[in-house]
Amino acid sequence: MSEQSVMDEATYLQQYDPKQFDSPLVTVDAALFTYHDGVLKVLLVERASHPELGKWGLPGGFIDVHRVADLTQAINGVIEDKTGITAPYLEQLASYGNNQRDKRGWSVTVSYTALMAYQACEVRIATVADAQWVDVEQLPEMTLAFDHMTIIEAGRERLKQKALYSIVPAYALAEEFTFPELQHLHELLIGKPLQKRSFRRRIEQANLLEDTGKFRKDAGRPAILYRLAADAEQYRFVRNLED
Ligand SMILES: Nc1ncnc2c1ncn2[C@@H]1O[C@H](COP(=O)(O)OP(=O)(O)OC[C@H]2O[C@@H](O)[C@H](O)[C@@H]2O)[C@@H](O)[C@H]1O
Repeated sequence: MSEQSVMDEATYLQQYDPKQFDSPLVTVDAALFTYHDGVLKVLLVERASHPELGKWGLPGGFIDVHRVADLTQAINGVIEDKTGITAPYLEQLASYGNNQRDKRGWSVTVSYTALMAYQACEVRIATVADAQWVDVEQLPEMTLAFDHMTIIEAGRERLKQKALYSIVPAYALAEEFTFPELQHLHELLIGKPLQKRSFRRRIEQANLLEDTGKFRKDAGRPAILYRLAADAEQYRFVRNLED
């Protein structure tokens, strides 16, 4: 029997010193998307400290073990501190860990993603120079910090699947929205134009929207304003909306 197995757990824990072992840096990052001014946008911050000073990247940060009890608290705190945004919903996207992604050392980041209705953002702390919702079309011209482009691409792929099989993209719109807005957002996420009539028919047949009785007058004819029906986000189309 080893020496460790003869001592009781309380004694073992008293002697255990996690600082004896080198451990990776652990951070969280968020890829938040919204639909605003007719385009798909992702929330970015301009870094005001090393490493990657001056580059734009996702809102992310270290886990302050004295402040938060779990990963969800960590990511929500980071988003609020760095951008002033309260994320109404978040889902875990993927974990990235290796000895390359952060120059400070072996690093693991747990990434989160969400589609959310537009909220204005603001800088709250000194480690961030600016916070902006950036049109995803501008990303190819930018060099983002760390592996944040990879995280954004994974987020977009997740959203594409949601846009193909569900009405979840409506969460990126205001509470009341028009059919053309919903279709345009689906098209941006899927990356292809969709047939107007068939898109509308599929959504109407599934009873996913409620007519608010109100209209919005844009350029053309007044468009009916809808809101999501109860539990609409649970619905999955058997055939994807591209068909
Ligand atoms: N190893 C560490 N552990 C905990 N806190 C740390 C550590 N190193 C630095 N800090 C604290 O965190 C602050 C760094 O700022 P943050 O905004 O929390 O982190 P940032 O530099 O943006 O790093 C997070 C970013 O690193 C990437 O790997 C990751 O993708 C994420 O976006 C420092 O001022 C310091 O107080």
